[in-house]
Amino acid sequence: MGIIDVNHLSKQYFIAKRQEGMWGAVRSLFHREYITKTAVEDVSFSIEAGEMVGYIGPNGAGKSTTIKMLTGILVPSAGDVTVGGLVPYRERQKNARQIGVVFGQRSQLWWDLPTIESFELLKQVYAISDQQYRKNMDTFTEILRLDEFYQTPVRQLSLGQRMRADIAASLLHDPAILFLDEPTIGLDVVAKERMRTFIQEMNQERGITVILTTHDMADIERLCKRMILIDQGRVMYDGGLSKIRDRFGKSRILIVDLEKDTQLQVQGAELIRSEGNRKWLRFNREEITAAQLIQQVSIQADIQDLSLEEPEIDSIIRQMYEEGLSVG
Ligand SMILES: Nc1ncnc2c1ncn2[C@@H]1O[C@H](COP(=O)(O)OP(=O)(O)OP(=O)(O)O)[C@@H](O)[C@H]1O
Repeated sequence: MGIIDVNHLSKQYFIAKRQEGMWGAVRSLFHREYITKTAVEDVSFSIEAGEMVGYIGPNGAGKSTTIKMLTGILVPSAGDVTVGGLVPYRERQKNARQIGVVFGQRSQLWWDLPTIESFELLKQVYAISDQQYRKNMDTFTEILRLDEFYQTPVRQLSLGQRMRADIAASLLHDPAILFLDEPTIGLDVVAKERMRTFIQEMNQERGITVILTTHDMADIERLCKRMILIDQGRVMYDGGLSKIRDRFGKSRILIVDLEKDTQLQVQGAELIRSEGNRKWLRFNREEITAAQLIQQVSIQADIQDLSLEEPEIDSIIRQMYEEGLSVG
């Protein structure tokens, strides 16, 4: 048993069908027709305490619906879910004590209050002891520099500041599990990196189990050993990043700096970019080795420098979606 166990979980939404015209509207007062939309279908996974897992998929894949069932907001249509031994929708309050949730798109803080007052309110809501509150506030303030905007109303915070405040707020009551939904969305490079470092520290030092939903593959590459990929409500892949890279990331890019600009004629590779003496050659490592390619180039020109690039995980995933491939 993991800290989170999901077994054959499904969720259907029933959407009221609109009837045409006035008579249709009247008729639907008495007789409503519904369309069924399956958002999550037969999803199973288990997450161990202390893991950090990326839960990813394209828009509408069913990520938020899954997270809402894990947090107890939604009741599953079928299947089982337990979080820290609790059934979330049955014990929503108790579950709330053991989880923290951050939605990148909207704040959970009180919009009009100075930021510090939101923290004080949360202290009351969760009945956090003075000692625990002080300890956490000191730590979070030091790492996230919350004191820069203690007195600023949440509505006036920059996005980066708001995210720092939100993640600190979600951890105030020392939850064992943290759900992060797009925690770096819209942040600049520096703020993204700062957020990632903080998440990593909380996972490593406090052993918090983290489930991270993101469209930013750099978040996953930087933070998660494991990812669960879903599409159209179903799990397409559950495992390490390296396995996906091995299976789908067959292309490599050889970058060569030639002594002088030369028109290369290479077999088994495609020239995808050329900037003066520097050339980018894409090849399939199952068809030709880097050594064979370098040999071909070196016959035609003097190589001054070279490097090999691995494909980025997001280009691999895009390819998986485009080709509709499923990994066992
Ligand atoms: N309240 C709802 N009523 C009806 N259908 C819904 C509702 N919420 C979501 N859906 C539908 O269920 C499917 C899954 O949606 P969900 O929000 O879980 O996807 P997601 O993976 O979180 O997408 P995104 O990355 O865009 O946030 C979508 O087709 C969506 O339109």
